[in-house]
Amino acid sequence: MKESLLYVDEITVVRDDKEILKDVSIRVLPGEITGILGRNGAGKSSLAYTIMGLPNYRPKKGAIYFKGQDITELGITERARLGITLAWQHPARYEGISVAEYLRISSRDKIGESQMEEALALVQLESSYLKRKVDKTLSGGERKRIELASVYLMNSRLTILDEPDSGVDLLAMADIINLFRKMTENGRSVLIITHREDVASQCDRSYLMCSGSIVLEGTAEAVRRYFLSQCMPCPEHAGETGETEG
Ligand SMILES: Nc1ncnc2c1ncn2[C@@H]1O[C@H](COP(=O)(O)OP(=O)(O)OP(=O)(O)O)[C@@H](O)[C@H]1O
Repeated sequence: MKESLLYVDEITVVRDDKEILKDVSIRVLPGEITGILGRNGAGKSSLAYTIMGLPNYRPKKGAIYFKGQDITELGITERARLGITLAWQHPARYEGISVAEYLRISSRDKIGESQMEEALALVQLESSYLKRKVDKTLSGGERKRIELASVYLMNSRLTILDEPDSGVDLLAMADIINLFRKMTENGRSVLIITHREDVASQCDRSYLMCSGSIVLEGTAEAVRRYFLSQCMPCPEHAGETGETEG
């Protein structure tokens, strides 16, 4: 087996006396798209925050390794410097600047207009959007696509995307998966957090989460089949989510 880019080793995270992650272990391999699939409240976002190093998500037990280095005690900024990005954490200070400027700031490397245009094309937006402002005149879907283009330009070793399909239509999902494939070129990796089994099925490998634990690890297809046949809302969350049996 290839050496892991990210190795989460039996972590337990407690918040307000509740174990929101219990002995969770996952591996993300270089050049792969890994999926974390689970219903509402399964602990998916908490896992993303823990990997990113948010202050209230320090593991009580276990360790996190990135490129072989123990990063359990490192803060968000240090982890970001090492090459971990959690998408959709864009600060409001970007509001009002041009799309071109936003993309330029997002990129780790010095980029020109042609790279920005390429990134916009990957999310099916014309280059004329470079002149637009990042503000309320953009539709929710356009904004999401521009955010995806910026995530692409960040060129991170590991990009974590929490529910990447929210706010974009189904047709665009195929484009987004193409974008993720491009993001895994040159050994970079993507970790997708999702409650949709059709999104997880596009990954190279998936994990199924339930009530803060990993209940299954395997090929995306095996996890998808198990999810469809076995998973129903956990009784403790069924009332909150309004979901029906899957
Ligand atoms: N500070 C907290 N105190 C108590 N419980 C918490 C806290 N933060 C999260 N939780 C609980 O931990 C569980 C996991 O939450 P999390 O947001 O990680 O789930 P999720 O799988 O991302 O769900 P969703 O798909 O709905 O976003 C939920 O039951 C949530 O209510």
